Amino acid sequence: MTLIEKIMRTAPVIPVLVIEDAAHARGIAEALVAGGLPVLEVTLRTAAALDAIAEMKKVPGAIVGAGTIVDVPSLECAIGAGAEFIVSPGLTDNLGKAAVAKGIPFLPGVASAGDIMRGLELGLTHFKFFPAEANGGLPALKSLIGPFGQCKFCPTGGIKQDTAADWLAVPEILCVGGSWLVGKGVPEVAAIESAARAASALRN
Ligand SMILES: O=C(O)C(=O)C[C@H](O)[C@H](O)COP(=O)(O)O
Repeated sequence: MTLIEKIMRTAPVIPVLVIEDAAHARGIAEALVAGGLPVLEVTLRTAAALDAIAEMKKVPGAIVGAGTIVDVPSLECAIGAGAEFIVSPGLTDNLGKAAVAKGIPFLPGVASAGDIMRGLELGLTHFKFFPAEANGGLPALKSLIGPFGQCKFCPTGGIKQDTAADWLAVPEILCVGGSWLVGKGVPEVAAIESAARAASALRN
């Protein structure tokens, strides 16, 4: 099993995190891990993201990756900060080749058959389906799985606790991503842990 597949099979949900203050990172990670969601995607959308990755890595059991990686410089920054896997919203040849050359587990976003074909040409078979709901939802991904049954997916974008189970019922869907677990502002760790517990019970 490849490392990215192992990561995708660790828990049914990968929380997509937008961390505004690195001082919040550790408490959020502890609550998510305690609730049964150890795979964490910290988006590089905020100035605090790289510090947040480093802080979250101190939490025992956490597997911390970087999201919103859109180019090679941000890939290098994320790896430098200790990211253990990389998620991107889309796939370019430049970014794909660089991630493959680094040997880091990589989950690039795809939204079409052409995107998947570009990934396959780079030797990639595991993809984020993004934006999952807006791009046709489950019927669209099921249609893509037809010709690309060798691929595995993590749909992300518009998925919530009450819709995740429908996606997870498809064997080629190893996990889903979503930002619903953590609200904005000062983290309410008890609420985060209970949301994580509900999400981690979706499958396993
Ligand atoms: O930032 C990135 O790299 C993205 O590709 C986008 C995120 O994965 C989605 O925005 C999460 O979707 P929601 O769960 O609907 O909030």
